[in-house]
Amino acid sequence: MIDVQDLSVSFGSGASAKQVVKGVSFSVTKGETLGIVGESGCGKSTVLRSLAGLDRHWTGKVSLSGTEVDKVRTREQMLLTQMVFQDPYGSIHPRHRISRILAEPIRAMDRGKGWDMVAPALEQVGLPTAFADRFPHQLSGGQRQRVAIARALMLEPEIILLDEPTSALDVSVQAEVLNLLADLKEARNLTYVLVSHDLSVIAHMCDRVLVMKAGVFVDELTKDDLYQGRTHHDYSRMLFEASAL
Ligand SMILES: Nc1ncnc2c1ncn2[C@@H]1O[C@H](COP(=O)(O)OP(=O)(O)OP(=O)(O)O)[C@@H](O)[C@H]1O
Repeated sequence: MIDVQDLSVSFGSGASAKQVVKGVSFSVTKGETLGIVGESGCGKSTVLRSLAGLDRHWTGKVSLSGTEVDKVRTREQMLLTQMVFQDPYGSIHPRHRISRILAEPIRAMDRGKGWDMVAPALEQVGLPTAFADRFPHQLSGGQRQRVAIARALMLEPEIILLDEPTSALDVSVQAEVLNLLADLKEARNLTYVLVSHDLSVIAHMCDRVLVMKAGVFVDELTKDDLYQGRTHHDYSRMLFEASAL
């Protein structure tokens, strides 16, 4: 579903140029959840943003669903991926009603008005349909993230890119949102790439994990490795010991 070869991302130019991602290659099969972990600033979000088409500073080869994509995506290619961000309050419009927030992607793609899809979209993320008339500030953080997930699903993407989707939420609702994501993946045969600094989130969700350090992947761990606490690199061992998984 995703194939990335020699992806590099640099910001700035000339003497101030900074290479943030340094020639990484990886692939993700359909239905898989790939995790990316690593310390703050190592380049995890930059990899996701390049996959999402939000960042155009990259070089290399990116293929999504068997098609090589360019920095500027065609309409069909844009429909393949959606991103869910850490902060649901920042990623949904604060002064629009939930109905408009959910219908917007449909309208933006000229796929009709989208209003009739609002109620089923709320239901599939476990929210009451009456929430359609509310504003984001009238929802809890967990409910807002459910709306952000519902909006990401409106155009039926095959790939969801999750950037720290639960780290802004109360611990008590984190598991609920993760379970919702797992259920939606199962029901819709989605493919996930999940960025998190929280190894318990990664262990719960991912089939495979790439450990990133300073713009490169230094380790790759299977679900079994995660459960057995098995690592192949000192840096991943350090991460795991620090998180006391
Ligand atoms: N648009 C940009 N312009 C300049 N530098 C950027 C830009 N986006 C990211 N960076 C820099 O690239 C580096 C990697 O950022 P990135 O957000 O990918 O890290 P991260 O691993 O996701 O960290 P975090 O977990 O803190 O979000 C950081 O040093 C950041 O300051």
